[in-house]
Amino acid sequence: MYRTERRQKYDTSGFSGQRCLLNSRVQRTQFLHMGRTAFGAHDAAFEAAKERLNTLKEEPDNNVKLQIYALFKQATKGPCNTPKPGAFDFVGRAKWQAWSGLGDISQDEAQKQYIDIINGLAGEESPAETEQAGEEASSYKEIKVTKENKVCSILLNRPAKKNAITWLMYNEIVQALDDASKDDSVTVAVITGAGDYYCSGNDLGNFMNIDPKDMPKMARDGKELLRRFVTAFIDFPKPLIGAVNGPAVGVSVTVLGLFDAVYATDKATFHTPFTELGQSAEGCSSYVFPKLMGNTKANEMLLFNKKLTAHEACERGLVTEVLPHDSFQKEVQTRVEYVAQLPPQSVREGKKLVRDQEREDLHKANEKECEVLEGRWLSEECVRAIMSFFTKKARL
Ligand SMILES: CCCCCC/C=C/C(=O)SCCNC(=O)CCNC(=O)[C@H](O)C(C)(C)COP(=O)(O)OP(=O)(O)OC[C@H]1O[C@@H](n2cnc3c(N)ncnc32)[C@H](O)[C@@H]1OP(=O)(O)O
Repeated sequence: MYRTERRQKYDTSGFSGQRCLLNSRVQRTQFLHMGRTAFGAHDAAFEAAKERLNTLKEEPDNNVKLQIYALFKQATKGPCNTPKPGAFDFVGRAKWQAWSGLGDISQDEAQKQYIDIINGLAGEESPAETEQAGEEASSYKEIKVTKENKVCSILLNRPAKKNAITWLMYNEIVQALDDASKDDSVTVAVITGAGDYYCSGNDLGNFMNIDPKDMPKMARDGKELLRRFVTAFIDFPKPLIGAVNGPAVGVSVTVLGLFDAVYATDKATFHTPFTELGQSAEGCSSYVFPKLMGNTKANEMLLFNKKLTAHEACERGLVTEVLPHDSFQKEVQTRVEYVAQLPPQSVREGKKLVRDQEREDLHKANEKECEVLEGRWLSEECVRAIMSFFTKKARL
């Protein structure tokens, strides 16, 4: 049912759509050389990431190459300071657009995103960064978990895929939250995304290449996995903070209603395109969102697919505070460090008082949502919507 040829990754015919291909040998050499000549970049992790760039087993796709190029320029030169290339200089124009698209994010922030993307592509952490990260580097594949100064940081780490959540990543997040809840050295957990996205929600590839006769089993397994995933957020006993560093989609938005604080950069957006995908609400949002923002505002998101800006999400109570993009990491760090040093038992008992008021209702909502979704995933509407996502990609 979901059989569809994954589109040809990138054609090499040259400029296509908004994607520009660094497809000549010269351009590729320039691209790789660029990684070696940062000007004044001092951060060891940045240096390590530059070195890693040249050891990647698989060349990144063009979108990611442009992102790496832009972040490198921003990290070493600051905001784009060159004139826009001429209309026929396709490659120069695409690179200029990628760089100028970063606006005025700080060199530090650009360095951090550069490191995250490259280490995400390399699939492991640079030794320098592991050291810097503190006591424990993650032993996970699609998230990065570090614990330092009582803070457990969970980084969604598939930047090349906008941190879309695979079956494996669902399980890893459940595992990381369970581990953080039992670790007495941890008093607060934070979830954020690598690269320019917070998370693009469920990986639509989860439903691909499944034999029609196995679909009912896929739907049953997906229902059970989703139920466990959302339960982990409902029952997490310590403060859980979301650091929404960029656009958030689908289930990564709905579970935010189960967090204790959500900080968003002013570049973040919040989108739950469920009915466009032939699907339905999850993450307890069918219960939490009407309580947070009223029925009509909740329906605007969950039924009518309205994408919210960070400020709109804050006005509706889904986001605690919107912070400037270029100081986002620092600002969130200050807030998290304050929470981390509070008397942990007092904080946990305070959280339990609030959560116990509606814990039962949340579990009921979760069960109901998972049941409905099991049926949705087998529906023609859902199949068609997911197929068209990948078919559209194939056309680009
Ligand atoms: C246990 C099961 C539980 C299921 C729970 C129910 C959950 C429901 C949801 O979460 S519904 C929401 C699902 N998410 C989406 O519909 C988003 C789909 N993605 C997009 O619309 C776009 O990718 C984008 C707007 C997020 C970003 O667009 P753009 O900036 O143009 O980047 P690209 O599209 O080129 O993305 C780069 C790269 O990543 C791949 N990708 C991005 N998001 C997803 C995704 N959700 N699933 C699979 N793949 C994704 C995209 O295909 C590109 O890959 P490529 O380079 O083409 O190989």
